[in-house]
Amino acid sequence: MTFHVKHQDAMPDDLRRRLDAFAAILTRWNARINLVSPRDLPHLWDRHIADSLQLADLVPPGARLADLGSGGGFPGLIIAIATGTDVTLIESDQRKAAFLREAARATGTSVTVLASRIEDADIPQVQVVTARALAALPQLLDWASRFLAPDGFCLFLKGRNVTDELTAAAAGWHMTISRLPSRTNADGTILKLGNIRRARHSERAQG
Ligand SMILES: C[S@@+](CC[C@H](N)C(=O)[O-])C[C@H]1O[C@@H](n2cnc3c(N)ncnc32)[C@H](O)[C@@H]1O
Repeated sequence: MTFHVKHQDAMPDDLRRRLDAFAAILTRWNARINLVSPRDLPHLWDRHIADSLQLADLVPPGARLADLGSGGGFPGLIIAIATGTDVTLIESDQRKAAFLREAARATGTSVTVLASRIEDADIPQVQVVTARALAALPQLLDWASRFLAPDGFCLFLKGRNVTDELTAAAAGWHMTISRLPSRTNADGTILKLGNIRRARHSERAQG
């Protein structure tokens, strides 16, 4: 089988081999479970792998990271493959969690896979929380704030609704916001959010 995977020029051979192994196993499993849209398979590199890889440079060395709703491994498993970061992948779908374990094994990557709902997950604090294509920003912040260390930050890959989502989130949260343009998606933004605190009135509303 041929994978339509376009490689970045300066990618080390070992990383390229491991990402090829990831693409191969995802393509095999995708015949049985919906990890990515079948229409996306020919564009696996651009739409999913490279989109995830652009976060790798933003993760500080030695950080612990939790990826929420990892699905087929985007972005958390790709970051772990590229950086060796200590990553916990939280995914409630048991079959997708099985895929994540198998893909980690096949690519020689050490990760923790938690086959659990985010709401039920109990993990040590992390410095970075990532998520992509999971939920609107207020919900993501609610989930991420349970896991984040005080000096931690979130990296969320967002689409064209990012401004509306930031407006909605501002009603319940204080945070520092960096909006970085996606290198892989013309409509995409990488949101880097730090100093995340619930707004006081929102604490009262929560009881
Ligand atoms: C649309 S997919 C996105 C997957 C991946 N992040 C990506 O970008 O391709 C959302 C994933 O989040 C998982 N998910 C949704 N709600 C969840 C929850 N409350 N706890 C854990 N996983 C959840 C779903 O099973 C699904 O695999």
